[in-house]
Amino acid sequence: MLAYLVYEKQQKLKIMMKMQGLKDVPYWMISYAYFFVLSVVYMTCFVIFGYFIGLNFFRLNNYGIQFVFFFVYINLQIAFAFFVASFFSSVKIATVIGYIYVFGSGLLGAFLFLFFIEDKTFSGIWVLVMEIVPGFSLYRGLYELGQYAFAGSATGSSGMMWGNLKDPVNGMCDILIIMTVEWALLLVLAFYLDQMSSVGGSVRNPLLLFRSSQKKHAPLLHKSSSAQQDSKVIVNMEKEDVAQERRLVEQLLMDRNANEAVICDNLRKMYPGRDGNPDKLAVRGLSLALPKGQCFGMLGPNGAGKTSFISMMVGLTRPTSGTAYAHGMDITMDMDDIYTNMGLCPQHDLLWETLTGKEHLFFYARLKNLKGAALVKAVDDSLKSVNLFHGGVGDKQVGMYSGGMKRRLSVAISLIGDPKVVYMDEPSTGLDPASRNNLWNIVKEAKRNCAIVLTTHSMEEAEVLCDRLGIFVDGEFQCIGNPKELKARYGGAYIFTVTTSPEQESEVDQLVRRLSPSANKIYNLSGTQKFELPKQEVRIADVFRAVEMAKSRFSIHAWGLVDTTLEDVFIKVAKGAEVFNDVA
Ligand SMILES: Nc1ncnc2c1ncn2[C@@H]1O[C@H](COP(=O)(O)OP(=O)(O)OP(=O)(O)O)[C@@H](O)[C@H]1O
Repeated sequence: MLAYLVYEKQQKLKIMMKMQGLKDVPYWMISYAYFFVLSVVYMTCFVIFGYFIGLNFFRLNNYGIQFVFFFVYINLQIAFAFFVASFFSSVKIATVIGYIYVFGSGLLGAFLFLFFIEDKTFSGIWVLVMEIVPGFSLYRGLYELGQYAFAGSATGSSGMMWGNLKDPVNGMCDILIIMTVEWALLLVLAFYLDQMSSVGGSVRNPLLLFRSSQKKHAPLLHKSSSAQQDSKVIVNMEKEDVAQERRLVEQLLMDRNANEAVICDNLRKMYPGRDGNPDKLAVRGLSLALPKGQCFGMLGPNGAGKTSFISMMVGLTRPTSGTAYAHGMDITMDMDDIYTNMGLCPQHDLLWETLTGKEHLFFYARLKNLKGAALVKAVDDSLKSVNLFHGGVGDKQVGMYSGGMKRRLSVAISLIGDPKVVYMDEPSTGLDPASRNNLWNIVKEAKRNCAIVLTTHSMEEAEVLCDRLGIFVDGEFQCIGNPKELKARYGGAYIFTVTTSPEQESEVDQLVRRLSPSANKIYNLSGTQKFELPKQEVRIADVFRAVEMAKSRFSIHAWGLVDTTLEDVFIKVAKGAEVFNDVA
């Protein structure tokens, strides 16, 4: 039980289920019922087997007492497993500690606890205190049943009967009370600890635990934006498009009728410094508004803060300050409600290795309230859309899938049940070109009915899928706009690439200076050089002519002239921001 509970936590499957709409109470009830049924079957087999091989322990003691004892113990054990699972995040450690506890409490019970029970000079209070450990209470119960069965078979009478519970030496009544109280207490404590540690939940402050369940989200907003307090300082340093987005967010927050799919209001994420390292500001006051039907792409170098942003939006981590709204629901308050209309394709696939692709989709589709024929159709369509339907691939266990198949399944999961807001963190990572194209078609189709936030390192993907892009460097947007706008704004130059032998590099330099005095060399490696030629200084025909003439003087292996690509824009913006930050 412990390993099972910790596994779902370790593999982030629990938070994934939550993000797809599974509420805490049903999760607990289903898991509890599953463990309970397993334990009851196990205990019943154990008792029946003991009865049929003629053990007096089972035959002579009253069946009702045996039933109550085992019933209470099973429940205590499940509650104890839930409680202990709150303290572990590694299955290996939990399993080792679990085994040490089971064997340790058994051995200590037989060699130490037994001695205290039978030593009549030892304080009964201390024995009761020791029985708080579930392993010892089990041992005490079995001991009492064993003693009565032994006495019954010696005298030819029965074992423990209901009336014997009042016997002064019989500890059964005490342990039944202790176990029942402990069962209830551990359940409450385990639930409470789970809520406290559940970063995705809306509760971090213990005092808010009970309040948050009563609170219903207020439709947006017209409340003063947290951006407003800080924005004046920030705006002065921001690019105009980023500042404009911030102003739009402020306006939307004041507007009662605003119905944007996503509004981020000055989101910040600070990770506390560890091992002597300073605090890390991963997201610095991000403001963004995203209507339905739009796919917004976040481009940024490694470590820019894209995953930190998505983690906040999907409730994996809480913002240090600021907040965001998905269809008017606040990510710091109403995450459980947001999950019912949200889809997520995480950076790393969160899947059960032992379930099939189809079972995953059935499970998540049911969480999105799909039923009957609509459910079967949605699952089949979804499998077909990601090429996992034919050849029975969807019926194979996920453990047998390739990386690309797992990725496609993750995308299918994020889109099942028509969520209103979908977050995709590098969805095409590891896909071959054909699968990637297929994935792009799925995303294009899906964005008609929802808003999509997508992070990617592929400029091609960003250009194909995204209606708007934001280049994100060191925790903040450097620019926001649609791909064409960004290329026009940052790409007022042609990129001229020439490959010669390294000795001819200076010849190429002179050629370029003659063509465009303010050309900028952006790349140089063993004879291959790249220049930016400002568009107002050069004509394409002049470049062709100059290269043809140069070919008669020295050997040009290859050359090319292209308009600025999104990749050039990205490199330029990212480099510019890094230089600025270094200077600052
Ligand atoms: N839990 C954490 N504790 C401390 N620092 C963290 C934590 N998570 C991320 N960071 C730091 O925050 C910064 C942003 O990380 P993040 O993973 O959000 O970047 P990213 O843009 O998603 O990168 P990539 O493209 O490589 O996935 C990085 O410097 C990272 O080291």
